[in-house]
Amino acid sequence: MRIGVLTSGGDCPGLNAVIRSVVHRAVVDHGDEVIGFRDGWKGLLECDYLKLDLDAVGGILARGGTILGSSRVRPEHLRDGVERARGYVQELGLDAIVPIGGEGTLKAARLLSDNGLPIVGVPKTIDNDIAVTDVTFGFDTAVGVATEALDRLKTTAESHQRVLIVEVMGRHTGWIALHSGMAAGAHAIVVPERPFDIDELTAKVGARFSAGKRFAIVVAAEGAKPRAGTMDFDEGARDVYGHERFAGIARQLSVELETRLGKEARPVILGHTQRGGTPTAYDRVLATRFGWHAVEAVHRGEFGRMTALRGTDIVTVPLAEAVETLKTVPDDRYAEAECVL
Ligand SMILES: Nc1ncnc2c1ncn2[C@@H]1O[C@H](COP(=O)(O)OP(=O)(O)OP(=O)(O)O)[C@@H](O)[C@H]1O
Ligand SMILES: O=P(O)(O)OC[C@H]1O[C@](O)(CO)[C@@H](O)[C@@H]1O
Ligand SMILES: [Mg+2]
Repeated sequence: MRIGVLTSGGDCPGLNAVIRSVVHRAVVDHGDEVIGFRDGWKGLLECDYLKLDLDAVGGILARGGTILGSSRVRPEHLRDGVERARGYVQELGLDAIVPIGGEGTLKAARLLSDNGLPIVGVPKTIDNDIAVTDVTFGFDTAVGVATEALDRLKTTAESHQRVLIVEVMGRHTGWIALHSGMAAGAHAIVVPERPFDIDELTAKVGARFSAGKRFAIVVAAEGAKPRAGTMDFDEGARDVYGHERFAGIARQLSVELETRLGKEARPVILGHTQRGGTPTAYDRVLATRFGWHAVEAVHRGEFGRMTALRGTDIVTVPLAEAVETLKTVPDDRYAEAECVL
């Protein structure tokens, strides 16, 4: 068989582990040929690819990023390119395409699949917000990076009697904020799923100082927002791909909390450090298993599906289900964290 792989959307620790695993399973065990499209869907639409053999994937398991490159392409450009993509798939003699990406990539995968292209998707995202898989690779690494940063920030915040508002990734969901905040013992966590009440947040942080504590750490997911009408808030704008360009929750909260509490409050934005660098062992293993199972799904002709973790098993689920809803932080999970803030 001939299989084309691509990585699309924001990069994520573990992408290289999937690529490596696909090549090993396909080339060594099945005698397949594998090619990699450069820079996501752009590579497919421009027929820009390289051959992936064992040499090409040597030494990449622990490397962050993606050896194939990634990009964002306007969805309408992709919709207009379906026939072109089909032409290249035929020209290259591809039996399957394995796109590795987040919800946007999986929507594009579904579109191509609905148009008859043979697709087996692999979910990735540090945000862990893909509904049909228990976990996505990249999340464990991102939570580890954020937790280490929070541990470090606690000591400097205490020395300077500051409130530090630490902004972590998570446009639509607060999984990284919840887990890193729990792991590091933060004092407040705000997530997109639960618009916060600024009076309650101020009271919570203020109570710490009243109790004699000399610092506070607030973890804020980048997509968190105040309850409507409770605080002046700049929501930002949208970029050309339709993604929200946030105006900075940490910056805005630091101004508000400093004014209300009379304590020095500073924003810290962890940004892309959460996404860069080497994946944890957990993410390497999950990514490797996804790659292996994607190749098996291709050989079984299970197209229009993607790999998913269910308990300890890897299964495949329809792409249509995968893109229906996002996995948000449920109230009971937030309550478990709130109890120890
Ligand atoms: N609704 C859609 N229909 C068709 N194609 C889409 C759609 N949404 C996204 N895409 C395509 O998939 C690409 C990747 O989507 P996006 O930029 O949202 O990244 P992602 O895969 O969701 O990863 P991330 O988690 O980083 O957002 C887009 O650049 C676009 O080409
Ligand atoms: O800066 P970029 O590459 O546009 O992507 C940022 C977004 O991608 C993610 O890392 C993954 O979805 C989000 O957490 C973040 O908001
Ligand atoms: Mg996306």
